[in-house]
Amino acid sequence: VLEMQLTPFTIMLRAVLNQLQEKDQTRIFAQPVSIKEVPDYLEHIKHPMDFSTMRKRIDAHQYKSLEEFEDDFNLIIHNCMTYNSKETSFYRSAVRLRDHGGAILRKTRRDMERIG
Ligand SMILES: CC(=O)c1c[nH]c2ccccc12
Repeated sequence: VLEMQLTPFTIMLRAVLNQLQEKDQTRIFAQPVSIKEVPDYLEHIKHPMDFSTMRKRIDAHQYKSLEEFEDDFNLIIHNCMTYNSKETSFYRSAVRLRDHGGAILRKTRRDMERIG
């Protein structure tokens, strides 16, 4: 097993990702949207994102700041609210994830400022 370099930043990002993913109870954001299930998805959504991809990026040290991590989280939400119309349960799940996730990220930013 490739043991990743466990820096405090990497440990913190994995903990935040787990907290955010807890807010996706139905796990619609856990994996990439299936192109087999949704053949036209990539015509609408140019930058797909999901929690499993974010986890890979953490382990590959691709996030240099919390802002870059937040950009991918916001992409998950934006893609879902773009592809799915307002009256769908998917759209409502993205709104809930945005609101609950926002509180988690605000607390994370405060903790990072305090720790320095
Ligand atoms: C998150 C999202 O948009 C989706 C998650 N699973 C899906 C299956 C069909 C269409 C869209 C989706």
